[in-house]
Amino acid sequence: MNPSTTTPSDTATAHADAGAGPPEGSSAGSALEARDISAWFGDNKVLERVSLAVRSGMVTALIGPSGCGKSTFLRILNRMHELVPSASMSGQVLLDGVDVYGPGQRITDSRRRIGMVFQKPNPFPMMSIADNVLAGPKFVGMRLGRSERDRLVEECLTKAGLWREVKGRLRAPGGALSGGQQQRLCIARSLAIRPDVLLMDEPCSALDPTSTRRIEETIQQLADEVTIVIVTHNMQQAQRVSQECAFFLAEEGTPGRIVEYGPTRRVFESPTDQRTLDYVHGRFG
Ligand SMILES: Nc1ncnc2c1ncn2[C@@H]1O[C@H](COP(=O)(O)OP(=O)(O)OP(=O)(O)O)[C@@H](O)[C@H]1O
Repeated sequence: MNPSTTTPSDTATAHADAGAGPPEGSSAGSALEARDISAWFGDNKVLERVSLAVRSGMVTALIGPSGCGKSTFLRILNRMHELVPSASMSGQVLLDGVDVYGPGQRITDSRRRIGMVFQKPNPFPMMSIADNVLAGPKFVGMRLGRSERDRLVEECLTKAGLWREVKGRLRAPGGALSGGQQQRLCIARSLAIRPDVLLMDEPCSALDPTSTRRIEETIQQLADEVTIVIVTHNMQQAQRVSQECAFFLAEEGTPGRIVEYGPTRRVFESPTDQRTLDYVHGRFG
């Protein structure tokens, strides 16, 4: 669907501009498609038939005011929503065409293919830097020899932009790093399971501007090989790191929906919906 035809009520499917095409050189990662996702906490419906086709090898930003369901949507993509006792959902999440909620699909398989980085850096503080990186593979049952482990630690820390800063102290505890370094360690930990998709929920909101910039560089470098979906409240960040952008909104007690989706530049510079225009210009939210 061309976003110019996307109306506020037309939330059934949101695809980016068909004619826009992926940026040159972006072909890696996996395609992720959410279809008709609705979500509840108890009786409270917080998402209403949200559909979103995330293109592979790109960064997609989810923006919108607080409470409109961005984090819930993100957590549905890798089956974390179901861990909340009162939570329920309907719809499909297709990873390379296969519904991660389909019969026979295991939650561990989804976690292995779809990694997550949280708002607050959460390394294991007493565990060494190297063991933090290896914690993900260990958790999902990957068996690695000593040299494979060493290679994986270096590879993931390099990709996360942290290797040069920590290569001389891999046995130091993860908790001894700065906040920005801890977040890059968490990114390295997520990469160690070799995910196809990396979900990031406001990964810079607890960081200073320098660390934020460093993480943004890391995101841009990673986009060549992993599909990234990032929730951010920072409009400049959305424009700096993403190629595509979805604007979520929950109006007057109604569940969250996608108002508009498309190439980030178009969403920010010439949105089709007045509410998108108002939001990206800081007039509400
Ligand atoms: N564990 C929970 N139990 C009950 N309600 C919840 C829970 N988590 C979120 N909600 C509710 O679901 C709605 C969507 O919340 P969500 O965190 O997904 O929004 P958000 O857009 O990510 O917000 P923010 O930008 O502030 O992080 C909100 O009304 C919130 O109160």
